[in-house]
Amino acid sequence: MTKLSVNINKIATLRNARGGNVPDLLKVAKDIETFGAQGITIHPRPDERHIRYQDAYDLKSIVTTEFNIEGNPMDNFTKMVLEIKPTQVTLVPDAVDAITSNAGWDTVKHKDYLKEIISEFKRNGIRTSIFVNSNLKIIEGAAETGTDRIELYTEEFADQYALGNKEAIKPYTECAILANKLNLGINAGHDLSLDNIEFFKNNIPNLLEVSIGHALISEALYDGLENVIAGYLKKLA
Ligand SMILES: CC(=O)[C@@H](O)[C@H](O)COP(=O)(O)O
Ligand SMILES: NCC(=O)COP(=O)(O)O
Repeated sequence: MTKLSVNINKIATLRNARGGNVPDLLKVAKDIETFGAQGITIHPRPDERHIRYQDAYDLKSIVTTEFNIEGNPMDNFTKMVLEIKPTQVTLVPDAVDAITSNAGWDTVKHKDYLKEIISEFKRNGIRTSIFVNSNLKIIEGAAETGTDRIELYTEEFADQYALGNKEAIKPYTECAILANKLNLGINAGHDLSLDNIEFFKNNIPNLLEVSIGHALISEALYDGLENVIAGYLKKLA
């Protein structure tokens, strides 16, 4: 079984549009868990345009499943994660003004930096994952950082799959095989959806967790959160 962690950034985007508390992010997180999702993911960004740092603290006492916080480990992010101690931190090398995540780590170039920050999180009992492109050298580099897991950056797969190019899964499968050999746990995310998730899961040996936000919340506009989450759980079983 692959766990579903729902990224609730878009709920915060909607709430922030009016400056009040509708929709109530904490209630939505609780409901998502009630509907069966096995985790909640947030990706606070430096400008707090969707998830605010305070949301991360408030969610700490609400989330009873896996709590995954994603972001670039700049000083204030690292401080927050060390105070909250979520189940997992996912390190993403985003530029401060990135619209969304658009690249994984260069684990070869940044190996020493990643090693240091990863050991700090692990010393504090937080599982680590690093966001990576599907490249074998990058997976080898990831193993040398000491991270518990990698998160495969799936935008390229999702784009190609939508165009009918199923061959696009190949580099991801090869990376997953190598990651398994190197004892790295495998997560995945970015632009995964009800359309592509089953094919992706079926081609990735030992896929532990997917974090899905943009498509899932968009699909829920038509079918409702409860039905959409049930749909993902069926495909990930
Ligand atoms: C790492 C990743 O792929 C997601 O966390 C994605 O970056 C979501 O962030 P936004 O909701 O800001 O697009
Ligand atoms: N780590 C990926 C994530 O949390 C959600 O990405 P997306 O589904 O919003 O593209």
